[in-house]
Amino acid sequence: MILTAQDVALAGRLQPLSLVLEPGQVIAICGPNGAGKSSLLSLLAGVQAADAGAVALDGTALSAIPARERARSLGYLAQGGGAAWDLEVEALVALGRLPWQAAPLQRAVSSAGQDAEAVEEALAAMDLLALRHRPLSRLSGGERARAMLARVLAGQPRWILADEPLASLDLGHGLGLLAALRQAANQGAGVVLVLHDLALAMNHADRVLVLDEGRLVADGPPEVALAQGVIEQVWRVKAQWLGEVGARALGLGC
Ligand SMILES: Nc1ncnc2c1ncn2[C@@H]1O[C@H](COP(=O)(O)OP(=O)(O)OP(=O)(O)O)[C@@H](O)[C@H]1O
Repeated sequence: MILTAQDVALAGRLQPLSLVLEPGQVIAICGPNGAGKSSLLSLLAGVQAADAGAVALDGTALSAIPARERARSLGYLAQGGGAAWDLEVEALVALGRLPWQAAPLQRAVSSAGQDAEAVEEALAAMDLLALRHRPLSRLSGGERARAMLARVLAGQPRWILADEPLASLDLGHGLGLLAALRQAANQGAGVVLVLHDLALAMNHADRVLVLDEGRLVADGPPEVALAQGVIEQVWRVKAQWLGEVGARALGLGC
């Protein structure tokens, strides 16, 4: 499913921009604070309507896709997102299956077995099997973030759109998440992540979109979109890429 944005804009937040996003890739959105990254992600996820332009899935405007179908296609994790209720981890993650289950006047799209399997896989991917019966209020910040991510993964959406999903994860769980997202992309999903860590974007993304002051200023493979000149211009930091392709580190002030 191709995700497109045609001349989308948000007054005072995002200048008009157009994008064609192909599934099967991990796409990073990078940029300084206030650049418009979360605004763009929320437009792509359809949780916020654009002031101008439209977002479409395979040519159909998001606004024309029924809500449950849209929820099966687009999994969205808001920045620092939390749950309103103090559920147990497993119950929270199972909420990711809601769009697949029977609703008034609508038949289920998946079986109970498929739902259970998807929940199990998501719990395992986020290393939550031992915490499955723990209420959210008795988790650490990073564990809660992993539970919120597992809910999105359990929905097996065609697109995973996550705003700073690595922000509170330790090194091992962060790399575990990146591996799970790469696996989802290899299986045909599209992945869009807001990332502040440019080295993670350089090493793990197939394509990077760089926003600055509400404008798309670079779009391409990481070595192009995150070239040293772009980093200097956008982040106003002198930096140099060190190391081998795939394991690059950013040397600052060089
Ligand atoms: N609900 C809102 N209404 C109006 N302006 C907003 C709203 N939310 C954010 N903004 C403004 O829009 C601009 C872009 O915000 P956005 O949250 O998209 O940036 P961001 O790149 O995700 O930043 P950060 O890295 O700090 O999370 C900022 O100038 C911000 O102050």
